[in-house]
Amino acid sequence: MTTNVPKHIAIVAGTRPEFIKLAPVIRSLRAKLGEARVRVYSTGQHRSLMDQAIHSLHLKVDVDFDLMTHAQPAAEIQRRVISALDREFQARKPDLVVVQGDTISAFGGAMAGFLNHIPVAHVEAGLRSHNINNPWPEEGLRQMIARIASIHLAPTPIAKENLLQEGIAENCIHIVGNPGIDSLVATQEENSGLQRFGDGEHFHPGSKPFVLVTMHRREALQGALDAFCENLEGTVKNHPEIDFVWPVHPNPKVRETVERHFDSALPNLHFVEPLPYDEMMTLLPKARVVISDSGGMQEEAPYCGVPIIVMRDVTERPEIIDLGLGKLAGACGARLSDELERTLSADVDEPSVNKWRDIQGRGQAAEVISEILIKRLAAAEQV
Ligand SMILES: CC(=O)N[C@H]1[C@@H](OP(=O)(O)OP(=O)(O)OC[C@H]2O[C@@H](n3ccc(=O)[nH]c3=O)[C@H](O)[C@@H]2O)O[C@H](CO)[C@@H](O)[C@@H]1O
Repeated sequence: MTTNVPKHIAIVAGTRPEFIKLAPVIRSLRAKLGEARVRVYSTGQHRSLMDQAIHSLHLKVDVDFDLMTHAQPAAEIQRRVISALDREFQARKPDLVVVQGDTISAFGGAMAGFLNHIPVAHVEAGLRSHNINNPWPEEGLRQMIARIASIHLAPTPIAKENLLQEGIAENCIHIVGNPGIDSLVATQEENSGLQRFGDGEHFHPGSKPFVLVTMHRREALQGALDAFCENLEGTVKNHPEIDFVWPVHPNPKVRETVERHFDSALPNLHFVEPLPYDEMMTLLPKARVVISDSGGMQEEAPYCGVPIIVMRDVTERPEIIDLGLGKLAGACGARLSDELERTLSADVDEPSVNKWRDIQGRGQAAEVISEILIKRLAAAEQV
């Protein structure tokens, strides 16, 4: 049956990395379908960082549920995300719901779609650490989204293989690359002239090489972040010839731990506020090494030819380890010092960087994804 209501897509996100990775998909869909047929919902799960990314990416959000509360328990925010989207989907009846990654917002969008009999497309499907508690809650949320999604947009062949192992039908899986890299490429083209980074206390890269640090994972807040700070302090003191710049995540527990450890200043360790995404993408390629527990940084740093020391015990991006572009140093940073020495003394292998660029889709992922979604919408139009 064909109706007169135009078929439309609902896109749900709520955190900085989701908007970074969905922005090029939203742009491509809006260019092809028109604004009215692509409705972007923000849950507001992580207010300040999300707003910063939306601003850097010049993105228009249609509905902002603004659900963030102070010290929100995961179960409570999950309940509120599902309820808000459920009401919206019942009223508007989108024909396809798109979510990205592994956040509470992504799972909430997928669940609300599923409960309203709306097909769900999952961007970044199939990333697995194979450890349900690490990253927590993300690994569990990704696996649960895979169970209820019907279009699985896997970034890499390994991600596809993970989905096949879990019994997802092959004809529902598409290898599409990483749209986060589309954002990186576009943002770097737009902002090549930036020279200083951060609000207030800013960092201005000088003649010294510098190491870029980010840390924020929830599971690290159980004690690993304390140990990491200890290990980082020793490493920073051993390398006066290198600057270390750390944009500190706004999570109060992260800030409290960092402030407690670094109560007296080290001349070559610079703390700055979280960097706007455009500044981050301009600073990143100038870094000598990245030290981070972030998922996105594991994709972006190697793409820019910058080696990364991953402050985790496991990663869902094994390709960067296999290619020699990343090293796992443990969440506590037990191997940080050794890995940094090794990384500083080696040249980055250009063929490996090029392989990673190919795997990530070289900035073309959003076009591939939007074509798949539009075909699915057209099929719904025939019903
Ligand atoms: C390990 C893991 O499970 N990570 C998941 C997590 O994100 P992830 O761990 O990537 O989340 P982060 O908060 O680290 O965000 C990373 C993004 O923020 C940018 N940045 C970082 C610091 C800063 O000061 N300024 C700035 O712009 C980075 O360049 C990157 O693009 O949710 C994402 C969204 O579903 C998923 O894709 C990731 O798989």
